[in-house]
Parts: sequence; structure tokens; C-alpha cells
Amino acid sequence: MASHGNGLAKIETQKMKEDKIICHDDSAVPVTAQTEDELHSLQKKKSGPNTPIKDIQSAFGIPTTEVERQKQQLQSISASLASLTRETGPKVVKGDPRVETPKLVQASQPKHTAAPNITDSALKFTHILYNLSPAELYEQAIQNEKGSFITSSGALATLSGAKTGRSPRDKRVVKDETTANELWWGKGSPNIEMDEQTFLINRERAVDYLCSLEKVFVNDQFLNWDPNNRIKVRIVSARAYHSLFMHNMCIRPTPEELENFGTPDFTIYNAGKFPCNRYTHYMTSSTSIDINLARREMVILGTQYAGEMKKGLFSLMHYLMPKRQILSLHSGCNMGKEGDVALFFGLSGTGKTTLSTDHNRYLIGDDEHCWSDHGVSNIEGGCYAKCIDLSREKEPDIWNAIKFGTVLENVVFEERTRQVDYADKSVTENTRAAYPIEYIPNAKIPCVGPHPKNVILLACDAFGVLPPVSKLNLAQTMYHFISGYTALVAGTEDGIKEPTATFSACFGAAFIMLHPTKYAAMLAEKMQKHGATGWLVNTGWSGGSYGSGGRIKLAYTRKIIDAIHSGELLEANYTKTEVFGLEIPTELEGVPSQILDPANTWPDKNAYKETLMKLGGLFRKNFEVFANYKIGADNNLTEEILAAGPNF
Ligand SMILES: Nc1ncnc2c1ncn2[C@@H]1O[C@H](COP(=O)(O)OP(=O)(O)O)[C@@H](O)[C@H]1O
Ligand SMILES: C=C(OP(=O)(O)O)C(=O)O
Ligand SMILES: [Ca+2]
Ligand SMILES: [Mn+2]
Repeated sequence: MASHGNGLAKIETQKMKEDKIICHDDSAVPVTAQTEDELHSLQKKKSGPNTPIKDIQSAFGIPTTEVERQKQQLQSISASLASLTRETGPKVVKGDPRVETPKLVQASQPKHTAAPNITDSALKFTHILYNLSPAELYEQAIQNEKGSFITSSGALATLSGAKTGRSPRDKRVVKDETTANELWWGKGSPNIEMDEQTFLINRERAVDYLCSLEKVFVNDQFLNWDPNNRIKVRIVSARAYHSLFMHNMCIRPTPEELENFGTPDFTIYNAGKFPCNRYTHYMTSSTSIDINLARREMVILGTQYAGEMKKGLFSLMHYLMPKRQILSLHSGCNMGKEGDVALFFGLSGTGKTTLSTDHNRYLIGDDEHCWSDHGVSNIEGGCYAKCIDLSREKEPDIWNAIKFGTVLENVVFEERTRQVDYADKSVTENTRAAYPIEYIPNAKIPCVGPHPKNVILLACDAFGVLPPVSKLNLAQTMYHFISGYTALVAGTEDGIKEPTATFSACFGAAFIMLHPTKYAAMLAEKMQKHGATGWLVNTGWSGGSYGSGGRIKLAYTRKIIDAIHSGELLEANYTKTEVFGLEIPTELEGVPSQILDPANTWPDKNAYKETLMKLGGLFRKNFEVFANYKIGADNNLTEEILAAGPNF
């Protein structure tokens, strides 16, 4: 190459012979697309049909087009979204309004018999995003919902807005002729009444809000892995966050199951971004979560916390299942290699999710189960784990489940790397991860198992006086089940900022529908029949109350749980504690013996005794309301249960 005056080498433009080309052009055949649009259209392969209604015509051998199929689907959704006072259904159309689809499928409009009542809402289209995949929901969230980000492990970080926990005081249940007699009302009950008319006002408010949007999300899914007692649910919501949350938390239908879906058994209208009207009767805040069992509907206004939906459906199951002689349980559940099943009851933050997720056992579920004559079944299709201070070392299975598809609520992450800081409580203490159950490597699919062998009652005792583990007789198990004691850990229920002693019947008073003794009688009957052993495990404080003592190490609790599963603890030597009369082991491998009796761990013995008596008094006071109830048909058991409380 010759050098020119400016110092740059002259480029050879002379053509080389074919065989002398050094740099081979090994690229593939160029794309066939003639335009960018055409190229983009090649990117997406057509998915199979996605229809909730069994195609009647094709059942008779007459083929129907995909367009007709989708029309039927939209008809069903249009009926769900119908205003009860105006036109029979909004104009719904499938697909994202921003994406230009060549053929927009529209539900055929119902014929008006009365004079047409044309309103602006009747003129507009509501776009339906039906059972979208996690990838599609990620895109929707990131494009449209502020606070949506992909974290470094691939999870979708979202913000639930002003509410970062449930609002139990804003829950309302319609009291009609049937429910007035069937449900538990009054003092201590979670069922705060509302009338049918007020429900309809809130329903209309939610439906109008949802239909005013450009697009709404619709999920058609199942509850309960027991095939004979499966419930079909439809969730209508305004946010991709809510749709992905329910996709993860409910049971996901196969394409065939979706095709046979038909009419849902229950529908949730989640208009959580929009408040209820304070001038509406029964409303005491701008949040309202309303259940109408007769209409099989639930309306959410004024809270975007996704946990309301899953726990709302749990309330429904607490009504429907006992009618079928099936016990609904606020418990985690897992199974050993030998088929031994354990239930983990406990209030929020006591360790149901943490302790049922056990690398050495099969996970059946972390939170909501049914116990029928055939064994146990999970109600849900996913888990909802607390993330505060989550560590890879202590909880590897939960850590690894936080990947693509998982909803990560209210966590804080590093701005650039999107690395989550699980210790950060800036948004809330109640940070959460919702993931499909199969994200846990040893999940038992289908999520069913035989009758439980161990029934573990978890209490996070902020007073630090309950032993780390006690073996319970049946009457004690019932006493503690009905009492449902724990110290609420900050955040899960709105307004709770530090642990406080709480009694919540059946370890889930916020979700039960019938009187607690109804569930207790069923549990006693099942435990007796199947020979299950009851245990009380304190996952809370040791060596002093909250503030002076410390929380019992998770590693110790795991050792205790291992010994329950293996049967080792059943064989241990026991002594009885004063006041509560609990049987506690004197020794347990892997756990320092002195912590097994809390009396040994408190530096100030008088303070211990005082605190023990104080908690005993709280138990007594709480149980007074149950003293006049019979538990099942067995009068002796009722007597024994009443006597199974603290003695002093
Ligand atoms: N000894 C212990 N046993 C169980 N959980 C513990 C213990 N010590 C700390 N924890 C923490 O307490 C929380 C329990 O929450 P979680 O398992 O989600 O409860 P639940 O499912 O009952 O609401 C987790 O964050 C867990 O790491
Ligand atoms: C979702 C909840 O469940 P838990 O805290 O029991 O896991 C809740 O109570 O809001
Ligand atoms: Ca949980
Ligand atoms: Mn729970």
C-alpha cells in the first residue's frame, strides 16, 4: 500500500478473484420479508386457540372458525362485565388496543328489548387481555405500570401502591336470609355485614371503572387440586401485576381445560386503583373488599394489594368446602419420602411458607389447603413468600424461585444492576414474592397427599414464654387451634408496625366464614380418625420478650421440625411446664437443651414468671367467648378442651 500525502493508506478497490477472498461471507439466506412490518410478523408463531367455552358446533362435528370461537369467549366476558342498570354488556374486543391486529374480534351485541339506552360507555370498546402469558404480562406491566422493573434474577418488581398489606377492617360480606343463619357474625367475626343493595352499588362502581379503561385483564383459572372439588374462578383486573399474580397463585388451566371452562363459579372484580365512595352506606374508609356469596362475586375497591384476591378466594373456600364435609385449612403442607404428611398452621409471618418449603420433603402447598375423606389438597397453584431479610443460605429454594415469572412486590433494588436488597424496608416490611409452585424443585404435582400424620401449630410468641416445641394431646391441640395465638409480625395487616399479641381463631379468623367451633370439630374428628399428633412450635422469641430476647434461630426450628417428621421427637423424654401445662422434650439433637425450656433462657426469672402469667391471662380472657359452645358431638371433648388452657 502506498502512502499518500495525508498519511492514510490508500484503499485497494481492485476486485479480487473468487478463490482469493479471505473473509468468507457465511451469513444465511437473507430474509424473505419485503418490509419491516412483514419481518416483525414473522417473529411471532401462532398460538393454539385460547377459548373458555367448549365449542358446541364442533362437538357435533361442525367446524367453527377461530373468529367464532373467540366471539363466544368474549360474550362470556362481556356478560361478566355487564352493568346491572344500563346496557346488557360492554363492547368488548380482544387484544391490546396499541397493537394493530388485522381482525379485531368483537362480541356480538346482545339485542335490547327495551328502548336502547345509549351512553358513552356503550359506544366505546373495552379491550380484553385474556389469560396472557407471563412474558406478555411483563411487557404490559413495564409499558403501562409505573414501578414495574425486571430484577437481576428476572423477576418482575412491582409496587402495590398505598396499601402494602391486607385491610381486614374493610372486608364486608353480604348478609341475606341464607348467610344470616349460616355465617359467623358479631364479636370476633371477620364478617362485617353489608346489604345486597350496597354491594350492587360497589359492584357497579367497580364495573364502570373497569369498563372505562382502555383494556382490562381477565384470568380464568382453578382453585383446589382435588379434581372432584375444583372451583372455577374468573379474575377481572386493571393491572398486569394483578393478572400475573393470580396466574401464579391460582391453578393454571391447560389449553384443553380452558376450552372446557364454561361459566366461572366465582368472579372477582378488582378495581383496586379506584376508591369506594365514603358516602356509601357501610363504608368506613376508601377501601372496600366485598363478598357476595349468593351472586358468587367479590368486588375490590381502594386497595391494590394483590394478597386481597388470594385471601378473598380463601374465604370463599372456607364457606364452600365445609358444606361438602371438607375442612379448609390456613396451613402449609408437605410430605416426606415415606408419604408422611405434615400440616403447618399459623398466622401471617409465623413460618408456614418457610417451614413447608423444605429441601428434604415434597411441597404440597404453603398456605391454603383442604382436608377431605381422601386426604389433603392444595387450593392454590403458587406460593406467596415473605421476602424481608431473605437469604440464599437460609432459604435457598425460595431464593431460587425468584426468577422470570415471579412477581416481587414492594422490594427495593439497586438502580442500575436491579439487584434486590432484601434487607431494605423503605417501601414496607411486608415485601413478597409470588411464584408458581413448580418453581420449588421438589413440589408435589398434582398438589395432593394422604391424610396428615402431624399437625403443627406455629406461634410467633413475642412474649418469649412459649417453649420452642411442645407435644399436644387432642384437647390441647383444639384449645390452641381455636385460640390461634401469635404476635403479628409487622406489615402484613395494614397499620401494624411492631409485633403485638393476637388471637385469631383457627389461625385464620380473617378468612373463616362459619363459627370457629365448626372447623375445630371437623379437625378433631379428622385427627382422631387418622391418628394425627398435634404440636405447638414457637417460631418467635426466646430469652426475653420482643425488644430484649431474640427470635429463635431458623436452623433450630428446622431441627425441631425434622425431629417431628422423623418420629424422633415422639420418642423423647418429656416434662410438663407450669401455667400452660405443655409437654416439652428435655433433649433434642442439634438444639441446645437449655433453650427447650424458656424458664432457663430468661436472665430475670421474676420477669419470666410475670410475663408467663400475663400471657396465660390473655389466653383465658380470649377463650371466654368460646366457653358456651359445644365442639362437635362429643361432650367430653368439649369439657377437655375448656380444661386444656392455662392453669394458675
Ligand atoms: N425460627 C423461625 N422459624 C420460622 N421463620 C422464621 C424464624 N426466624 C425467622 N423467621 C422468618 O419469619 C418469616 C416467616 O414468614 P413466612 O414463612 O412467610 O410465614 P407465613 O407463611 O406463615 O406467613 C420468614 O421471613 C422467616 O425467614
Ligand atoms: C397473604 C397472606 O398470607 P401469609 O402472610 O399467611 O403468608 C396474608 O396474610 O396477607
Ligand atoms: Ca405465607
Ligand atoms: Mn398465609
